[in-house]
Amino acid sequence: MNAIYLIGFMGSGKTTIGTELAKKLDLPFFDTDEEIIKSENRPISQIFAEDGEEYFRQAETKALHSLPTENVIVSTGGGIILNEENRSYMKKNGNTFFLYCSPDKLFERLKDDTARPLLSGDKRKEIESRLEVRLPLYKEANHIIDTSDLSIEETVKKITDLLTKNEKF
Ligand SMILES: Nc1ncnc2c1ncn2[C@@H]1O[C@H](COP(=O)(O)OP(=O)(O)OP(=O)(O)O)[C@@H](O)[C@H]1O
Ligand SMILES: O=C(O)C1=C[C@@H](O)[C@@H](O)[C@H](O)C1
Ligand SMILES: [Mg+2]
Repeated sequence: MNAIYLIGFMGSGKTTIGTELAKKLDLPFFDTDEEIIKSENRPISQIFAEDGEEYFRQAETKALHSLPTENVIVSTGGGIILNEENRSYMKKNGNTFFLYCSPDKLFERLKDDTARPLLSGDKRKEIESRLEVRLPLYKEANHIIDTSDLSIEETVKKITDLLTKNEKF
């Protein structure tokens, strides 16, 4: 099976859902953010503070390209789709699932979070404005799932249902 890539905004549940999906399908799980943290040996907030976003984006592209493209679940960082090369790489090598989540729900989930450097100002505004810019890019995915009112288990089930119907599976 081609890789399954989970894409979506910060807090949409890519890491949470990817972990559960991998358990359910008994497949290895990778997360591009975790790959970067491991190879840089420092947290994402520190990478942004010390080397800036552009450096992080390069590390992110490298991490994506270093992962297996068969029989894996890959959760990505929220901004991975900003790079056109990353979008076409995921399309070519796998099946992309966009986990949509409404700005209100995102805010609810992220209001106390301090690990995401791009949300360090007015969180609600940051979520709304960045989501608006990114939506068309996320929507290039093979599948779009509105997770706003779904539990973690329900989202995992939606993905497995779509996979069984999908010819790439
Ligand atoms: N129904 C739900 N689906 C997914 N996550 C949920 C749900 N309800 C609450 N959460 C919580 O929302 C948070 C989602 O965060 P998660 O780290 O999985 O997002 P992410 O998409 O990986 O973000 P990032 O792009 O920053 O890596 C978790 O703390 C999770 O427990
Ligand atoms: O949406 C984004 O741009 C980001 C999302 C996170 O997963 C991390 O990759 C980082 O905090 C940047
Ligand atoms: Mg994540």
